[in-house]
Amino acid sequence: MTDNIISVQQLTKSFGSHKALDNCSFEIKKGEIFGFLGPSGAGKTTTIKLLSGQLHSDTGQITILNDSPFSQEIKQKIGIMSDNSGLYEKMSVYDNLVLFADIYGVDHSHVERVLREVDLLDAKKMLVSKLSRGMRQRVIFARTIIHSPEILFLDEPTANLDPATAQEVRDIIKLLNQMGTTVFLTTHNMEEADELCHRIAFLNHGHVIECGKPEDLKLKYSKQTIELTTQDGKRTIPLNKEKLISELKDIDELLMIHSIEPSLKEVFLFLTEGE
Ligand SMILES: Nc1ncnc2c1ncn2[C@@H]1O[C@H](COP(=O)(O)OP(=O)(O)OP(=O)(O)O)[C@@H](O)[C@H]1O
Repeated sequence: MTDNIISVQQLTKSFGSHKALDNCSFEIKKGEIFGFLGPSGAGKTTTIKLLSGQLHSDTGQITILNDSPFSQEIKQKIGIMSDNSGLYEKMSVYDNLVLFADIYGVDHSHVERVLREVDLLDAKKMLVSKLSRGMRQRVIFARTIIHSPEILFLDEPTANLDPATAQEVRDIIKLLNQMGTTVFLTTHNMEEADELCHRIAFLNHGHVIECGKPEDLKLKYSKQTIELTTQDGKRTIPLNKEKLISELKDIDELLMIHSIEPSLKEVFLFLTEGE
């Protein structure tokens, strides 16, 4: 018995002669926020389309909620948020969501529930065309979760948002995850991935080049150095007990000491260097 909610084995997908995904494998556990990171064109959106049954792979295997991505039941169990289109501008927030509730065949009482979850209850009568960018993004979220999906696919949900709105979106993602939703998140923003994700996979040229918890990856690729700040300035030494003790003997007044760990961005750049 496995607690994997998604399992992807040796997935390959080509468009003409271009291999968008090349022997791509990874697994996602129930309750995780799983970050799928990589440069433009790495194959992130293609992966979401394959996992959500919008596209067929050439080879490889996908199991999602113990089922195939193409099963009819799966459509009710997943939510996909890919861009900000698809809202009816001349309808109210509430009526937009009623429409999507009807599409999924869920009771209209769910509209109030999702509006509360994304903190839009007070704006339910507003026309979508009058909403701020942040509010609009929250309506899109509400639409994506109207049928209480078990898995959410979020394709760059904070792209092109101002920092405050992006933080609002991240807070909603955290809330939904705390309520039990598994999240598959693509982003170019490594700091966002570090803040949100339990595990991340780095995708490059269509395959996963590294996967793990952000803190484990940073530790794994750390240069194992520490920085000492004294009144004379900073000095960097190897992370080694004997070296530290001998260095400290030399120092009159120590102001600060900390280990230097790379950011996720630095880990990614290191891994893709020369490729
Ligand atoms: N329908 C398609 N027809 C032809 N080529 C495609 C198609 N969809 C994707 N591709 C190509 O496959 C590669 C992967 O695209 P994909 O959109 O999955 O990348 P991505 O990692 O999501 O990029 P971005 O971060 O820019 O959204 C790209 O080279 C893209 O041009």
